[in-house]
Amino acid sequence: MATLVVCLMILLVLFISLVFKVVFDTVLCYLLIPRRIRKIMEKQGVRGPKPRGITGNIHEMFSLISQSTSKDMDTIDHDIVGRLLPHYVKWSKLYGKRFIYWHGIEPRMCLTDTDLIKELMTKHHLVTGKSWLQQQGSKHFTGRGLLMANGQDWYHQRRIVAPAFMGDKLKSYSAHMVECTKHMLQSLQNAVESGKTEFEIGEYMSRLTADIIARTEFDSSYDKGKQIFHLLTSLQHHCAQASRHLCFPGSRFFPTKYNREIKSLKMEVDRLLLEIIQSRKDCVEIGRSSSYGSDLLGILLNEMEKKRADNFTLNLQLIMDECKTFFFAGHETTALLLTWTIMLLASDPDWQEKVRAEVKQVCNGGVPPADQLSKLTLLNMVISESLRLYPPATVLPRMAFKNIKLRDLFIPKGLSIWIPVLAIHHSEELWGKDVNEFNPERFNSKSFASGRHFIPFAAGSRNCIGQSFAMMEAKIILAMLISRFSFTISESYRHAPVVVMTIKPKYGVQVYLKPLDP
Ligand code: HEM
Repeated sequence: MATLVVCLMILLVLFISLVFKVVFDTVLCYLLIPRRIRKIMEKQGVRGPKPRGITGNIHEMFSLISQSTSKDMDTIDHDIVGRLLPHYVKWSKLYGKRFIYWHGIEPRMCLTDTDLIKELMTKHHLVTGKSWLQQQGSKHFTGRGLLMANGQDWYHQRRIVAPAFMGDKLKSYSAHMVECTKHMLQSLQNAVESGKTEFEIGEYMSRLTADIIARTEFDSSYDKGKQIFHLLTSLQHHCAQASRHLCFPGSRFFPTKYNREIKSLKMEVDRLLLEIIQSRKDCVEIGRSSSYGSDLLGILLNEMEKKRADNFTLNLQLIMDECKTFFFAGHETTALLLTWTIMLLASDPDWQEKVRAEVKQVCNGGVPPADQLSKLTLLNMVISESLRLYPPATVLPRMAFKNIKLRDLFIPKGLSIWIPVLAIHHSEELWGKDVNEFNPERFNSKSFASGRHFIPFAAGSRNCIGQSFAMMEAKIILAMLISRFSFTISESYRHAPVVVMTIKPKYGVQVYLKPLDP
């Protein structure tokens, strides 16, 4: 009897301590830390809209965005900051260039000062990173893969995968890129021969870049990976929706329709990925292959076998998270870059012709060799201008995990810094009066500041690991497309950019394609 009472007492004490800890952590997270950060920032003159309860400024932000994107744009106008970041426009007018707003209980400071941004991204990459809210938002999507990793975990993961994106390894992908593009061009040609004239080119680009990433990084084809891509796309949309409610404590455990669907989609994606991984391991085990291979998946599997001195280990879940990260990051962004570039060239016959002439001269009617791509300077300028006007990633988030000082500005631990890439790329002050015009010529002079005014791939050590891969891919695809077809924008194209994690054309990009004489 006495033992039972003692056990009950211990359980009671444990229960009370647990409740106390939960209450203490909640008060700390929801009240004390935000209040402290607000005071510190106010003292430095950084203010912003008044937050409302635990949702902060989320409602106002989403209502402004849904208003501004409720209609299509009247013409193909590239002045899209007011449409896609209306909250940024409103709050920066009211509170100045540096302002603070609340994404639920997470304080986010908008920073547009390009010198400070450069300092932040180049000097503080190990003490800044992705916030808890962001990590939770993509927990079931890209998990703890490179995109969402922080600190030492990020450092080790980045070191492991970096060789897949460098030097000769990178060049070796060009043959796959050319092969996949030929396949896509043939299917366009077949469709034209069967009488089709109008194409939603975004679909073709999305399929093509998915095929390329599947072949180059995972040695599988799009057809094999098709199911994974479809499931990942649904997962992305569901996670983007669900992350709006993350500010409510425990919301991710609520048995809502979204949460249930997210869990089942995630399980299905993981099951399919596990099949790919298992078949690669089986090949080695039964002796059909002597190694796991040198593509990204091979690199990851080899690493899992190693015992490392630094205690960092890759497990199966992390490999699957990495696969999802690269499937997602490696195809959607590049597909969007290509789609927007085709839209811009289809609306500007002069530039289209100039690029075609350059491609003809450099590639001599054949396919572009990897070592000649740097000679496609006009094409490079067009791609840069497209990335300036429609950067797939509209904002770059960085949370401070330690107090940091950026020149005159003190950033307390726990404050997230939001860099509005789209607004910086469309700043008249930085780019001049023609900022909203498609003018690739501006990239002819070296006066623009790469890594400061132009940051489509971020900057510093935590920049896009696939930048060279994406640029090589974009040049090969555009060079091959432009030498086979001329394209004009269709009357059915409705200009309506929207942001769902990345900038997308709401209804796709419809173009008329006309085959050119060989
Ligand atoms: C036009 C194409 C692309 C654009 C505009 C782009 C843009 C970006 C940006 C802005 C970041 C930084 C995100 C952040 O820190 O919040 C990033 C990171 C990343 N990108 Fe890309 N990307 C592109 C293509 C690719 C490709 C082709 C791959 C892979 C094959 C890739 C893989 C990644 C990965 C893994 C990260 C995380 C890097 C890290 O945190 O260390 N990206 N990308």
